[in-house]
Amino acid sequence: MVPELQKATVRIQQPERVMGIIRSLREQGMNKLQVISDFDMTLSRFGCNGRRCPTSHNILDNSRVISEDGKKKLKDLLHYYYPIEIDPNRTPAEKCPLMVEWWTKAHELLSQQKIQKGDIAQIVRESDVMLRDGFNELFDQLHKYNVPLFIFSAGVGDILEEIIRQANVFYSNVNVVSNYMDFDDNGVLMCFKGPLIHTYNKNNSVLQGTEYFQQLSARTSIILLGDSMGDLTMADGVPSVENILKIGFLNDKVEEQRGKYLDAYDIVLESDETLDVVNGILRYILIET
Ligand SMILES: Nc1ccn([C@@H]2O[C@H](COP(=O)(O)O)[C@@H](O)[C@H]2O)c(=O)n1
Ligand SMILES: [Mg+2]
Repeated sequence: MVPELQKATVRIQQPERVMGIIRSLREQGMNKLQVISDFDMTLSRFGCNGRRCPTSHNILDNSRVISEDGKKKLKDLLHYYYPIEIDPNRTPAEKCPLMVEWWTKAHELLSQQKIQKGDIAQIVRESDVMLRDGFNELFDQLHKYNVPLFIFSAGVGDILEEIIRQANVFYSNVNVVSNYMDFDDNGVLMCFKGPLIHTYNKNNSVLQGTEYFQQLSARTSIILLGDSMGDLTMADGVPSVENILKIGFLNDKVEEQRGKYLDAYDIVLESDETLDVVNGILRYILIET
């Protein structure tokens, strides 16, 4: 059915159930389908040749427009809060206030750096960010078959949009909800626009007023792509979901997190830097119908 599911990186707790969902997605066809995806470490790569790739926040944090003192403070925040973000022994409810703290402090620091809107494209160009292998096929196929791609990210919207633009795949079927920068009349960053999106509030609470899901209420088949336990709620605002396939990229602390990921995601991709499995499933659903 989908040869890519035989890859060594693929883990599935309930194969029969998963095959049933994939068959239903195919039966329902492309007119019922939408893809809801996280961005950082899901559409973008986690690592390359043993080195970590940057998140949309890290792209700014590491860039030449941030002072040395600012860089150190942002790195200290990352080292303190990231282990909390991925700690399998704490609940999302416990993590929420700490994530708000992290994002708020980081956004305050970034807002003190007089970042110019006009520098964003060059900052992205100079960064080490990479989209996952196979991104072209994913974006091209969804565009070709008019399947909406909703990117729901707790990263920095201005940065991730620029990444997609520079990759030449920011098509009309792509919609983004994320944290956007607020610039003054001279194009200097003042603050971030609300509501704040962090890893564990990617749900209805921040989607109210975006109208996106209401427009897509007829798209009752969903493929959800994420890399954190917080991404599992990204489709909660869709009014009448009939079939949902949750695919999770398990990038970090694989042994410790495996059990929770297998319980929560239908398909878990362990240390897989490609979109092969997603593309294989889409090929089966879209092209052969
Ligand atoms: N100051 C920060 C805050 C968060 N991150 C990372 O960003 C990712 C969130 O973006 P998604 O597209 O994945 O929703 C998440 O992996 C955080 O670790 C950061 O790097 N710096
Ligand atoms: Mg992510």
